[in-house]
Amino acid sequence: LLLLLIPLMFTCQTSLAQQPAAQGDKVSLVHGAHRTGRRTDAAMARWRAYGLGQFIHWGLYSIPGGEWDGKTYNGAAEWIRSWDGITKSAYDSLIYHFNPVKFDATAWAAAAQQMGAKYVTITTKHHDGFCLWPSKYTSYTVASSPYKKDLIKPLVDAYNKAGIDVILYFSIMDWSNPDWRYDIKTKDDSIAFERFKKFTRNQLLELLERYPTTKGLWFDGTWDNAWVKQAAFADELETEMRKMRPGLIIGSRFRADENGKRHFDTNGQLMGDYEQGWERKIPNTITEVHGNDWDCVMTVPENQWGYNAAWKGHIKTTDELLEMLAKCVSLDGNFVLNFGPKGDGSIRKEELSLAREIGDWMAVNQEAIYGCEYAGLEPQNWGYFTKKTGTDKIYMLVFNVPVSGALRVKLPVQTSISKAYRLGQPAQTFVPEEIQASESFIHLKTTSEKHPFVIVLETAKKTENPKVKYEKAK
Ligand SMILES: C[C@@H]1O/C(=N\OC(=O)Nc2ccccc2)[C@@H](O)[C@H](O)[C@@H]1O
Repeated sequence: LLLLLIPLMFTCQTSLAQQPAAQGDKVSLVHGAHRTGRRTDAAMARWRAYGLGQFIHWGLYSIPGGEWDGKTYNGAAEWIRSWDGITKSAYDSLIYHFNPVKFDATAWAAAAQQMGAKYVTITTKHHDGFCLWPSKYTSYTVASSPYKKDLIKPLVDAYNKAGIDVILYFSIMDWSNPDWRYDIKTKDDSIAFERFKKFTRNQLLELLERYPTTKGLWFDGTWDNAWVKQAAFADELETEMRKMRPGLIIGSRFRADENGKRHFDTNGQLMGDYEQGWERKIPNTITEVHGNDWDCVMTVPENQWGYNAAWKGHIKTTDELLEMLAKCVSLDGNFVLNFGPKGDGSIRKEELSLAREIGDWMAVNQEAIYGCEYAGLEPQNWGYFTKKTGTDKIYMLVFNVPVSGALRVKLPVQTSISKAYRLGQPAQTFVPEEIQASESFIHLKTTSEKHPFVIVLETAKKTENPKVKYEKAK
């Protein structure tokens, strides 16, 4: 019987590692999470309030756009160098053709501002190792390309000028660096990887020095064994970077604990300031979020981050993307939509029109997104609730109008709706029909809405019926 149980034990252990460990069975860790619960400082509160962000994947891979020698690469376009349909030297020679003459940081920032993005995460270096800034530590940078000039500084300046914060994406995995390893098997591997660790630290401190207004680092390419084995180094480096930039925001994808656990340490505690596991997926319930901050990074096609000429498969519509945004904010997360500019520095028309349509919706409804959080109400089929942080103001983001036109709302006991109106059209008010204690219907005037809309509920605690005080008989 014991032999039968052994595989179960391991299976059970693996699944538990992804969840916060049950109380009591905590192990002592040196390089696990250094904080439980959310950060409470102003820099993190600012990040938490963003709601909507823009991701930009841009680099040498943007030139081929998922195609090479007339063949189509079926993987993600930014991974084309890993394809056996392309020789590595041919890919690496793309550096001599990188000349984004149509790059216009101000125009990119204006499009992001109109969309309503409050932050942008930009690839400074993806897995191929090509640096969009003139790094001192490698020649595989924009400085060696026909374009020559730093691309990150104009982007940081233009986005900041547009009131948009900047977070720098950095891939630890670097295919261009001969010292990088998938794993460390030999003494030579170990010697090489020590050089690679020094190179990585140098580049990260260089980025923090060159771009002092940036708010965080979005790490990627950290899943391979060689890096997973660097718990102490990565932990110390994270501490050093945080000292260099107080308030710096680093997610859960940067480092592993000394047992190789990533995102959540051996005790199930989140490492880093927010969870970075929600890539192209969104939690369905608040329990999946474990009380952490998190972001969902999302592609418009199924799984294409860098520019992909084919633009094939399911391309998400504006309303689909707005619903993802609403769902993320309703569950205490940020939604970060990816754009893949072309190798010439232009942004494809499909992405620009999505940005504009999202922006048109945000212009009317941004109050239900920015500075909002999980409302703590029972989810309803018609859409999502958000709540303005620090207030009792509830927003109903309606995506699925029921044929009855009746939107059910269950409020906490002793809470009543003092006002209900259409966001952007305060004259369009609703008189809730209370069907039982703390449960009401908001009856729509029409069920023919064709796009998502928001209803504002101003709520108040029901005052206790004041005990009637009887005057003593005179
Ligand atoms: C944002 C994306 O991030 C990546 N990879 O992400 C992950 O590995 N995601 C992941 C893996 C396991 C669990 C959860 C997320 C990259 O390879 C890809 O090119 C893109 O830059």
